Amino acid sequence: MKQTIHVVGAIIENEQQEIFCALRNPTMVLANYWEFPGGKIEQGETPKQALYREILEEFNCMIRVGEQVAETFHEYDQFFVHLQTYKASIIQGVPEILEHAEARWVARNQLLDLPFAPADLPSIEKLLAEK
Ligand SMILES: Nc1nc2c([nH]c(=O)n2[C@H]2C[C@H](O)[C@@H](COP(=O)(O)OP(=O)(O)OP(=O)(O)O)O2)c(=O)[nH]1
Repeated sequence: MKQTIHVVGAIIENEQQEIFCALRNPTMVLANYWEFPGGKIEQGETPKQALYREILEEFNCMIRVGEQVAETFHEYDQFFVHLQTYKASIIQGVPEILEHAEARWVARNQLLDLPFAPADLPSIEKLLAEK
C-alpha cells in the first residue's frame, strides 16, 4: 500500500513580492522539480515548527511562519503527499543553498514557468488568485 507523507512547504516572500523557490537535486525523490522549501513533519512537531526547522537545516536562515496558503493531498506513483503550505518571511540570515541544486526568487506570475512538483499547483493557483 502506498504511504502518505505529511509535508510542509514555505512560501517565503521578499520585499519585491518575489517568492523563494528551490530546485530539488538529482538524487532526491521527485528529482529536478521545483518546490517550496520545507520537508517532512517529524513526530511531536507542529507543521509550523517543522517548517522553521527545515528552513534552518536546508537554508541556514530563520523564518517567521504565517498563515496557511493551501492544504493538498496528491497521489504520486510511489506515495501520497499531504502538503500544507504557509506564508513565511525571513527574520534572520540570507538563504544558503545547502541541499538543493539551485534556488531563486521568482515573481508570482512566473511561478508557472518552472516545472513545480505537481502537489504544489493548488498553492500556486491560490497565490495567483490573491493578486
Ligand atoms: N519540501 C517540499 N516537498 C514537496 C513539495 N511538494 C511536494 O510534492 N513535495 C514532496 C517531495 C518529497 O517527496 C516530499 C518532501 O520530502 P523531503 O525529502 O523534501 O523531506 P525532508 O527534507 O524531510 O527529507 P529527509 O529528511 O527525509 O531526507 O514531499 C514542496 O513544495 N516542498
